[in-house]
Amino acid sequence: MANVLRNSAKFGFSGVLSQLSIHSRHGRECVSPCFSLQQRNNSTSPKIKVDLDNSTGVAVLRMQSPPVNSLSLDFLTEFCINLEKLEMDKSCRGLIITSVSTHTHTHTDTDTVTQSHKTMIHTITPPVCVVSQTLSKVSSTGLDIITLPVCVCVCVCLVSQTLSKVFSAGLDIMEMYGKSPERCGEFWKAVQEMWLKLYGSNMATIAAINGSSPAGGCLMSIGCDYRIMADNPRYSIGLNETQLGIVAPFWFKDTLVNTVGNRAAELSLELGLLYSAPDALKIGLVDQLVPEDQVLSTAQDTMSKWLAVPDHARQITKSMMRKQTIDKLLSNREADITNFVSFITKDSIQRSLRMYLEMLKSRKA
Ligand SMILES: CC/C=C\C/C=C\C/C=C\CCC/C=C/C(=O)SCCNC(=O)CCNC(=O)[C@H](O)C(C)(C)COP(=O)(O)OP(=O)(O)OC[C@H]1O[C@@H](n2cnc3c(N)ncnc32)[C@H](O)[C@@H]1OP(=O)(O)O
Repeated sequence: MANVLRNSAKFGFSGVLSQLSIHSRHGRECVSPCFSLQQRNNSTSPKIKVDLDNSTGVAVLRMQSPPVNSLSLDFLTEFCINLEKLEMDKSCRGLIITSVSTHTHTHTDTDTVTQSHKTMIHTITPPVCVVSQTLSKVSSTGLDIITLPVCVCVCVCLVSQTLSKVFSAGLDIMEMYGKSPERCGEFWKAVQEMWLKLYGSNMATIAAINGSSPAGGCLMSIGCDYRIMADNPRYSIGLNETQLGIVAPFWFKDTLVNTVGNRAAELSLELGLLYSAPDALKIGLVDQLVPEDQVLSTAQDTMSKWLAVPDHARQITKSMMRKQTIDKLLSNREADITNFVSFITKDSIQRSLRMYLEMLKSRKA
């Protein structure tokens, strides 16, 4: 243990995990070589926006993947890359995770259309630049050369998409439904990676839960050090997997037990309970409720208290609290993937997922 603590002081929490598990892809070794320490961490990518305030050392990671911030393979990959970049950045000490309630997506498109379609395109978007030209084209027979008037249209359009009031709807069910075993395995590895990176982060982490947070969304929240939830009767949070006919794996369960204790976790998991914000506060699933418009500012105020504690002391303590739980998955990763794949691809489980998806759609209708 003394060794672990010495290493922790030297390498930080993630570093210790890397040291302990050389074969694991978790930790600094798996950083893509294209991310250097010099790289700035203010990035906007399609599904996630990160803003690092260099004066406070606090980054805000906003999930912006409509309609419900579900955790697809792409989303998880992007999430992990962002987390790794922040972890590597010495100036970043704290991370707040939240959801944007609305976002405007700037979309640049280049299209080639025949003259007859030109009017239609113009009515859809205001093109920034329209270049008309003549294009020589081989006909379908391959014998005749025909010339078509074409319009090369470079359009910049603003597409506004609204996220419903969710923090995250959890794992993307479409990643688990009708997919090949290989793809399911790849997906599950990304889910593991997200949790390992977040639960083992050296940064102080706060979930600013400004919407519903079922299943994987709840896992992401309890992977943080502290949770602040909007006091809105429409929002709920919990590990509701059994309601879908699926089972939360041991490391979801362990994280919940570490958060709310054994008895509350037992009730919560077996019944697949989704808690209202006040009930979540009562069992300790979240730490604080605030009016919706104060979720982020409260997270920022709270973060300054966490950052008032010397980093090394906080990190070593966090490591002591979480290491055993993390090591359990690290030493069983492959078996956990195999287990997930064989479970999720069963006909009976696929049927349950289909029924759940239908229920989601019918609820809407
Ligand atoms: C022996 C075995 C031992 C061990 C087990 C081994 C391995 C483990 C095996 C499995 C573990 C899996 C763990 C799974 C974790 C998960 O996270 S599963 C996902 C659970 N999520 C949910 O249940 C949430 C479902 N969604 C909702 O309740 C609501 O959508 C919402 C409250 C989040 C938001 O409500 P609304 O604002 O009303 O939005 P809509 O319901 O209309 O949704 C809009 C749109 O989005 C689609 N959608 C919603 N959630 C998801 C999702 N999670 N994934 C994919 N798609 C989702 C919804 O269908 C709508 O689609 P359209 O109708 O617009 O096409």
